[in-house]
Amino acid sequence: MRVAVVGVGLIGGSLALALKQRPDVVVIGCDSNPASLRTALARGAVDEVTDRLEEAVCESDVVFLSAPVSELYALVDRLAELPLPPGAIVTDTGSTKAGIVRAARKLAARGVTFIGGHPMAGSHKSGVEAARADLFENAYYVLTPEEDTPAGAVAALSDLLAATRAKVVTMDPMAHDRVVGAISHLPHVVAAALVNLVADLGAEDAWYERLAAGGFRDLTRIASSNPSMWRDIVLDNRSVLLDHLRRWQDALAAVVAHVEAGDAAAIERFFCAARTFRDRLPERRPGALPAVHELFVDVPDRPGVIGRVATLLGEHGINLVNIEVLEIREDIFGVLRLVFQREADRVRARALLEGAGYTVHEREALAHAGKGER
Ligand SMILES: NC(=O)c1ccc[n+]([C@@H]2O[C@H](COP(=O)([O-])OP(=O)(O)OC[C@H]3O[C@@H](n4cnc5c(N)ncnc54)[C@H](O)[C@@H]3O)[C@@H](O)[C@H]2O)c1
Ligand SMILES: O=C(O)C(=O)C[C@]1(C(=O)O)C=C[C@@H](O)C=C1
Repeated sequence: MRVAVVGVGLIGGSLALALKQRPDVVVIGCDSNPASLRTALARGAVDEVTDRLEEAVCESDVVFLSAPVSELYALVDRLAELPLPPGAIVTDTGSTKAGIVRAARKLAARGVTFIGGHPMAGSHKSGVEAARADLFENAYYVLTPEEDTPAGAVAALSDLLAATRAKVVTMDPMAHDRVVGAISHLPHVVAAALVNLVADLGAEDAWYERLAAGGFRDLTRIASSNPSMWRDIVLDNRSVLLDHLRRWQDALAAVVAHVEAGDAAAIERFFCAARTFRDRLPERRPGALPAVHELFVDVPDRPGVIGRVATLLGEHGINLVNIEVLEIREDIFGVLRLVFQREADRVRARALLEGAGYTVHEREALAHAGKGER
């Protein structure tokens, strides 16, 4: 299989390194910057390089567009004029999805399937020098097919992306932009605004900079991201981001009101709500630890239920690495967290438990766990 990666920077380079682990894939790197291509070759991320788009894509089965968001539109326009192999799949890695998915509809007329893509992992660093084969491991990789996108193409792209060991999921492009606008685009704006505020305060007093410690650094790492990349993202997701920014202003105004009123209970509730949500976020450690293969099972508050679940799995040869009862809330009954050694065990356990009448959840749906009928 021939795969072209157009834009061999942090994301394109990381994809290329992951795909190169498959012996049946030849990766062609294409970049407007010759230095990126030299580094990509030297790092073994690509097999062949070219700075000519037509040369990179004309014989490629799959094309990844991993250039900055503002470049993607022109690249799609150029692809619409080029003779790609019939059945070729074009995807992108841009941080915004609705606009590019709309713009790429023109590719369908050429017999080419476009599937929007966005790996939900990255870094404040740029360039192929910072690329890593395990950058996307355990992260979500969002694909945004449209209603008429052939399911076979989505399956083929998901199969190829298995090399990244990311969790491939599909979403509607506009829903993607709304969610990612809140969890990625808004935080980048907020981090940069906070850093700029502290820089202003510190303009005439070096102590601001000297004392900036853990809290400030934790919150503002992403303010070191590439400014032109974030300019493009903000402009491409402008209307969603404006909605989120207005909500943000309201949220800050509420804090200001609590602080002005000296409302201790409201201030504590504010921190408490944030901690509860933050502590629930799943951890993701690329490369450092194997993925956690876990399931959550609603269990009625009756004696012996933990034993019955463990026995059922044991009788079918499924080993548990860990089992624990989660305290979720007082008003709901118990939830068991089961941890398996292998993904295959987890999948079998899920089918088995559901077959036996248990309600089973993924971590993402944990908020709804334990609310079934007693
Ligand atoms: N950095 C992140 O954390 C992150 C995460 C997920 C997705 N993304 C998205 O992925 C894309 C790439 O981001 P990145 O961080 O890898 O950026 P990067 O700056 O590291 O890499 C971009 C590469 O594209 C090349 N390029 C620019 N215009 C080009 C063109 N017209 N044709 C060919 N090559 C071109 C550049 O020379 C560079 O090598 C962006 O759309 C970004 O929004 C970034
Ligand atoms: O870890 C970081 O530095 C990132 O900013 C990564 C991050 C994010 O906001 O989570 C940034 C942009 C992408 O589109 C996806 C991931």
